[in-house]
Amino acid sequence: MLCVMNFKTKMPIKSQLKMMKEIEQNQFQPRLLVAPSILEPNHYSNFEIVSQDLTTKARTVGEIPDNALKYYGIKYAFIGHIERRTMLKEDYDVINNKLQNAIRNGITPIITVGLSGDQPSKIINEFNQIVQKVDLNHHKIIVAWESMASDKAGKQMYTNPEAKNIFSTIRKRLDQYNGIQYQLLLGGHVEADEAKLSKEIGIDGVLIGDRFRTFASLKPILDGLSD
Ligand SMILES: O=C[C@H](O)COP(=O)(O)O
Repeated sequence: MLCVMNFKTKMPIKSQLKMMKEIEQNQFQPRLLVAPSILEPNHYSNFEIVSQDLTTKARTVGEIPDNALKYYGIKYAFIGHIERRTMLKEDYDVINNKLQNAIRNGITPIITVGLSGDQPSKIINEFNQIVQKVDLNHHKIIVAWESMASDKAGKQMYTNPEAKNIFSTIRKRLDQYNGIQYQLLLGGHVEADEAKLSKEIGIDGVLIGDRFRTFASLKPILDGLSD
């Protein structure tokens, strides 16, 4: 099972570094990926670093370059994270260009969907607008469905069968690519129960934000993903 933890800009960098050091001193079963808000060399022993973003193919300013990811040994990047779409108005064409950049540099994209609501058809439409004509055959990708309603309410706002149905629709869409390797994550105010739910519905794990700032608070999530 997989847990992706995404620190956000309101979490002080000192706390992020402290949390990463603390994680390294502990043992746990699921694979853990951590996205700090500034790039960090991918040199930790029991988790991997994720970039919160990646620039487009163009020459830009203030964005994270693909060569920086290579320099730091980082193999994963969020592409068009939901909060970049809502707060920074990043549009589908920009996200698609970033996705092309990830694919051509061998970076595994982490795509988040759910902004358009919880209806499977709307989620697939969102995914299609992000991916457009990018060839995902024989590539690796992580797709997280984030329940925006749960995020807002601070509790699970979907039924277990609804979540299962959403992921089975996403799976069907991804299965259209040949040789694709994908992992599916549940996001949107995930707590330990939702971590267990991700196992029950046969997906790969969870995406969580910066609500867990000590290893002790993260542990129930990791335990929920363990055998
Ligand atoms: O990137 C993380 C997701 O936006 C989930 O954040 P959250 O656990 O605070 O809902």
